Amino acid sequence: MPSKSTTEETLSIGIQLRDLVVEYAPGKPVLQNLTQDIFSGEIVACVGASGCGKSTLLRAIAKLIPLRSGSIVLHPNSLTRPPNNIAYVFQDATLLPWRTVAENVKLPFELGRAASRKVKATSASDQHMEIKSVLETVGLSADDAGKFPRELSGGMRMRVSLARAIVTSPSILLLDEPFAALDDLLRSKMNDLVLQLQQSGQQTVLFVTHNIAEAVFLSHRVFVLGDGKICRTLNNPLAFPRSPEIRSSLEFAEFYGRISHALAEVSP
Ligand SMILES: Nc1ncnc2c1ncn2[C@@H]1O[C@H](COP(=O)(O)OP(=O)(O)OP(=O)(O)O)[C@@H](O)[C@H]1O
Repeated sequence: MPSKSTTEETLSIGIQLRDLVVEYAPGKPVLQNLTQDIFSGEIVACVGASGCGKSTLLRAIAKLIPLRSGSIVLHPNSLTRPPNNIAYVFQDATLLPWRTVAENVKLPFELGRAASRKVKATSASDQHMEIKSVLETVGLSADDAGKFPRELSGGMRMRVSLARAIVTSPSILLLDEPFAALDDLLRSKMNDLVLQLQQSGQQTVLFVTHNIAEAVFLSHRVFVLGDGKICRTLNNPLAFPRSPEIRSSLEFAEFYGRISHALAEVSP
């Protein structure tokens, strides 16, 4: 589980989902009475058949679509964290083509997310330092900061997208298959990066993936979606910190098999 010394009773909740119903067309719910707690600092992988509602769940948490009924409460038992401190990374990098890398990463400050929990970057020069530091974190150079998206590779664009998401130190990070278009090597580098970020920032991370190995490597728990609900929650037995070598361990293969089995059971 997320923190080193806590037991389940003392874990605080990062995202509280209660009886969620979401529908795009009246009477045809995509999510049906979905109830779940996600703990602060937890990394949860969300898997399920195509079209089962994984992205819809993330969009609902990010308030990009309305709920038909039910409730979503962030940090319900915390007095200190801002309630709307969420970042969302889409499958495509979604960068603004007319802005440089640094200007893209600056966007959350301009949109007012600078009030988030850890960012003290109020002045322009502080923001500049935050942007420089976050670009370094995702492995981009000072030279890259002045480039336009068209001058970057696909992997570099995803790094910028991730940098933009984390620049204001969100307490909740939603990742919707962000690495699906990357080759295996880059994907595994990005996975390492997400782990590093989460371990240093203790964000609550909910990510959608079709890649079972990614779910095993990154998660504390795996949610298997089907029928508009979370049909199975699987606790990941792999200890943290995780090194790339863990991918060839027996434990890894066993958990991979359990997820595959659960997916086969709930998929139509
Ligand atoms: N904007 C929309 N308008 C109408 N229907 C939608 C919309 N977005 C998604 N849907 C429908 O809602 C259902 C769930 O879609 P969603 O994108 O959440 O699935 P998913 O599990 O993320 O799929 P995938 O793994 O293929 O990305 C699908 O039947 C889809 O067609």
